[in-house]
Amino acid sequence: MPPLNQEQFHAALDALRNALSFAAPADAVLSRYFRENPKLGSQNRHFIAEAVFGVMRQKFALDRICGEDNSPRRLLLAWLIRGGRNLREFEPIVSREDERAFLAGVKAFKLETLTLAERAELPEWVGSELQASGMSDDDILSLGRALSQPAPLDLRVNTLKMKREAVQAELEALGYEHSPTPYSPFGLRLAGKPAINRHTLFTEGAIEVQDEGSQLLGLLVGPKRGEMVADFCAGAGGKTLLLGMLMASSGRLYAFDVSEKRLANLKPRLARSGLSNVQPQRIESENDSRIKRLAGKLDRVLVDAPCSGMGTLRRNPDLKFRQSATSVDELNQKQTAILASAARLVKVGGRLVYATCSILPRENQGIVEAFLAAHPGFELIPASQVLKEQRVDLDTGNYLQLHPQIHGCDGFFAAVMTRKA
Ligand SMILES: C[S@@+](CC[C@H](N)C(=O)[O-])C[C@H]1O[C@@H](n2cnc3c(N)ncnc32)[C@H](O)[C@@H]1O
Repeated sequence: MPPLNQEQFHAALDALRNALSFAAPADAVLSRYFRENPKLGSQNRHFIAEAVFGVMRQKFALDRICGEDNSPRRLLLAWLIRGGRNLREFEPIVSREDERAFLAGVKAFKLETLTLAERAELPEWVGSELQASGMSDDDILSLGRALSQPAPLDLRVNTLKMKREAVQAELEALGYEHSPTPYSPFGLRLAGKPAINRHTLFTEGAIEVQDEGSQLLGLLVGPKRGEMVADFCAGAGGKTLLLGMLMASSGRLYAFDVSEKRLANLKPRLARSGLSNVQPQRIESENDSRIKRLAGKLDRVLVDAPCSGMGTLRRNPDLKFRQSATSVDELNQKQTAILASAARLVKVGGRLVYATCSILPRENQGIVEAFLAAHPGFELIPASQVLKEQRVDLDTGNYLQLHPQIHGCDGFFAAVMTRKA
């Protein structure tokens, strides 16, 4: 570990203060901080990013460890000393006796005194919901701890432009450490965080950044050439691009979303991808008249629903502090309404897939079970069966349920349904 210095510490503290106001997501706060401080060297930037994300990831435990004074400075000091530094290393930044005593106290703190949720680095309400769903304390701990680790960088190869092996050869030549993803046939996992978006592989559309869980979702939707498909909550189009690729740029793929801004972010990605079968359309709501016109006509509909994002804490640790049991109540209402509306598009014999990047049962099977009870024309197809048909060796039962401590990707959920009448 490089020695601590004042300049670095104070810069990290500045950025951390901004991030802890939760006015914007932590990665946006950092990008702005780096833009406003262009003279920071790469080592300093690295330290600042590690510190901001590190404190966010461990903030529940750090808050308890710090006690009454959990100011950004104290949190940062506590994070540094819990990270394995010794007291002497703090001489350049700590001169007051009370802070030295604080550091010694933090070092000696016994983690066993924390609650289960604090040890798992999850909000209490998340811990309680997981416990109520029957998850064991050990499983909650290992899930929470895995969600508190930094995520690797997963890429999806756009096989319409290049084969996975050819991309691997280029990455090899660049000296990037990588391996094929364990389950997705078009995924690659990179160690570290190389600036891959500056490389021609990215700018020319041969790769996209996409977590492996999302890649598997495309296989669950399983669109075929020439089909009529809708990505109902397309956002910036991560899944749309994948579905378009699986359709070999044929048929018609509607990319709906209520957010103009998100759909605008799809445009450059679409241009890079080379796809010509995608129709982005902003809708007013899930009941937009354009939706009604397509009722009963589509082969496949994906609902990648707005959710708490609790499965993506490795990348967005600040979501722990932005979401609450009440915000999930509101999301539940949206999820129910969107799924019911999107279902109307599916033709008899067609497929409906509901997905979230959440680990909370009430955003996942809770929504699907209620939908199936209210819509007897639909039935569940076991996700394990669909994955087997797609030659993916992964069986998580009726639903696709991915957890970082088991599968190495973000927390993720998907259910596949078919319309029989
Ligand atoms: C989980 S994100 C989708 C991410 C996207 N599928 C991707 O792969 O990048 C959920 C999206 O649902 C959109 N959304 C929210 N309410 C909606 C509604 N009523 N109808 C359609 N989309 C909606 C949000 O704007 C957001 O882009």
